[in-house]
Amino acid sequence: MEIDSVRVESSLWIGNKRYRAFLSGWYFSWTEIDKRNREKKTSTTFIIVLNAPEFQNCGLVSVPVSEVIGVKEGRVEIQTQKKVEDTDLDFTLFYVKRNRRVNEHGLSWSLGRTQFCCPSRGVRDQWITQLRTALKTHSPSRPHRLLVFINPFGGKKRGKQIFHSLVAPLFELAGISSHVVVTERANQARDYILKKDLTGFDGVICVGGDGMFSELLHGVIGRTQQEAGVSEHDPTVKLQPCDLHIGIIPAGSTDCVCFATVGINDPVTSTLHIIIGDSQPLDVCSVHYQNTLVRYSVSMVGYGFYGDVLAESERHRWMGPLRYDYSGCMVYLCNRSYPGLVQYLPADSHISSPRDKTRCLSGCRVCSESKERLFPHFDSSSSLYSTNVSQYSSELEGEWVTIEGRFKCVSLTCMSSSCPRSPKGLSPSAHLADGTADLIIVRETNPLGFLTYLHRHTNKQDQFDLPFVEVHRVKAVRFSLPPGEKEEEEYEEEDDREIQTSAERELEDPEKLSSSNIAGHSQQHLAGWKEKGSETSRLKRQGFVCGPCCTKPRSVSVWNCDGEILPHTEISCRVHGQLVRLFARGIEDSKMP
Ligand SMILES: CCCCCCCCCCCCC/C=C/[C@@H](O)[C@H](CO)NC(=O)CCCCCCCCCCCCCCC
Ligand SMILES: Nc1ncnc2c1ncn2[C@@H]1O[C@H](COP(=O)(O)OP(=O)(O)OP(=O)(O)O)[C@@H](O)[C@H]1O
Ligand SMILES: [Ca+2]
Repeated sequence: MEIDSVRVESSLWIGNKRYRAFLSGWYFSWTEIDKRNREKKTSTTFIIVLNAPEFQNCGLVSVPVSEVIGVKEGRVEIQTQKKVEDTDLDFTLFYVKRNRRVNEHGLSWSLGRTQFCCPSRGVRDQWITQLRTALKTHSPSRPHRLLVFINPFGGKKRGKQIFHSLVAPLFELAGISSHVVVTERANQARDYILKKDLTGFDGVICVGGDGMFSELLHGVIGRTQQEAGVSEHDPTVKLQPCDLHIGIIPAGSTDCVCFATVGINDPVTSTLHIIIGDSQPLDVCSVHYQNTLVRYSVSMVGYGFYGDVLAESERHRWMGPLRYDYSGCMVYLCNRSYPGLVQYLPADSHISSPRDKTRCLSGCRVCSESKERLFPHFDSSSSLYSTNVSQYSSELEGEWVTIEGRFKCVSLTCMSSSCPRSPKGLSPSAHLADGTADLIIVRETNPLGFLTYLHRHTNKQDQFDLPFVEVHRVKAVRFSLPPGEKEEEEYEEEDDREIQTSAERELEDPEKLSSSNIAGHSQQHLAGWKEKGSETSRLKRQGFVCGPCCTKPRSVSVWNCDGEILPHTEISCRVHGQLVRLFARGIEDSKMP
């Protein structure tokens, strides 16, 4: 029987109402047909009709097969999955249910459930078989086995509870098996992905915040390049796109990557996207220091204000997610600005612009058209990226533009970087997968001007429509200090022990040193930090620093790379279009019913 060319149809009961249900191609639908005969369960037949006419009844419910989570025999409860009543006539359908939109941004999903009663056991068994077959045929990219990393200390420390109470029961219902690793140290998830046998896994999942996501990102990209024999250090090389999908169950402080790719931070919504095998490509920015890879970023690489906020917030980790707001206020009050030289390679302005007032939504045209431009040799029949092409990227051709001055902040973001603090994000019209990033330059201004800029992240006003702000869509960026402020002359604050933590953590673990490029840099830099301490004290005594919260010399800030402080100031960044893929589909259009 060809499921694509046939239609499966029968009468079914939901409660005491009779419905006609039909499975036709991509949809399973049911519609009430016999309102007068509600109380009378007449015997019905199970028929398969070729090209049967559409029912005209109102009240049609249609579930795309791709959004069916599972079909179970009997009457089954949602959470406990307990069979309440196991009759020979019943089956329960679980599917994605879109909840009523509470704001214009995200749309939360929950598990929908309908219990059907069939006229006979034979009909029930045929429905279950047909629905399960349709599921296999129409949803071939669903994961079967997942590797899950839980950070027990992320965000409000609820990672384990969120996984076991909300995620695991849904995976079980959908027939997904998972291997769970509760992390015991930072970078454990990254190292696991880099080194262990991943055969049989269809994806890696993190239960945590942006820091945990970043570990998976580094693991997946690093592993893919190792296997493809590509050097991650060379900023001009074309990196190999990663096949292993990444899923995020939000349980951190900011969860910006989840918010910007799903539209809401909700563990159940994210779990359902994972189960149905949604796939969202994502641009990744590689950050280099003197031709060596420092880190990857998908969200924000920020100097000045955002770097200072992160450095300050590390001293107040005990405050939990609130530390960013507290540190934000403190750093704002310091009113610092920094000199620098920013160079960028503009993206093609005919394709899109950061000020075109569009939004990258699910099925975004700009992102899908970018795929052909980014991968002209992609073979869609085999889903393979041809290896028979130049190792070097033609994306880096073009004229560089230079901007010099004093800046409140310089931010580069591959995506909107929307988060609950700023629902439209750092760059509301940025695209998730167009191969470009937005460079936002906020020049030195008065405190009120900067507050206006920050405040516009939280309302509908255009944060780029200010005389001291400029935004450019770019493919690559370089940052350097003015002569006299060069990297060697950088002075870090003596209280920057917290900033060193990730570097030091790595140095304490010799196993990681061999596996981590980041650690290699950290070792060099840490030596530098130690020498610089006494010089910093001198600067403080001379009054180069401005107060209790701000013990850093004013001339140099730090880079915040997706929530991690970078150990270098003079960096170069390059965007790699659609390098990784997430179990997500972008933000669903708010105009959808
Ligand atoms: C008047 C209200 C102003 C509200 C301004 C809100 C601006 C919010 C912009 C959010 C940008 C998020 C970018 C995403 C970065 C993530 O990859 C990264 C990893 O999780 N998060 C952080 O680095 C964590 C960075 C967190 C930065 C939070 C900044 C909070 C600033 C608060 C300033 C208050 C000034 C009040 C003056 C009286
Ligand atoms: N068991 C562990 N012990 C200590 N640190 C860990 C552990 N597991 C993961 N980490 C590290 O904790 C950092 C923060 O974790 P996560 O992102 O999950 O939470 P968070 O509260 O949102 O933090 P952030 O706001 O820094 O992103 C990550 O960078 C990760 O490397
Ligand atoms: Ca982008």
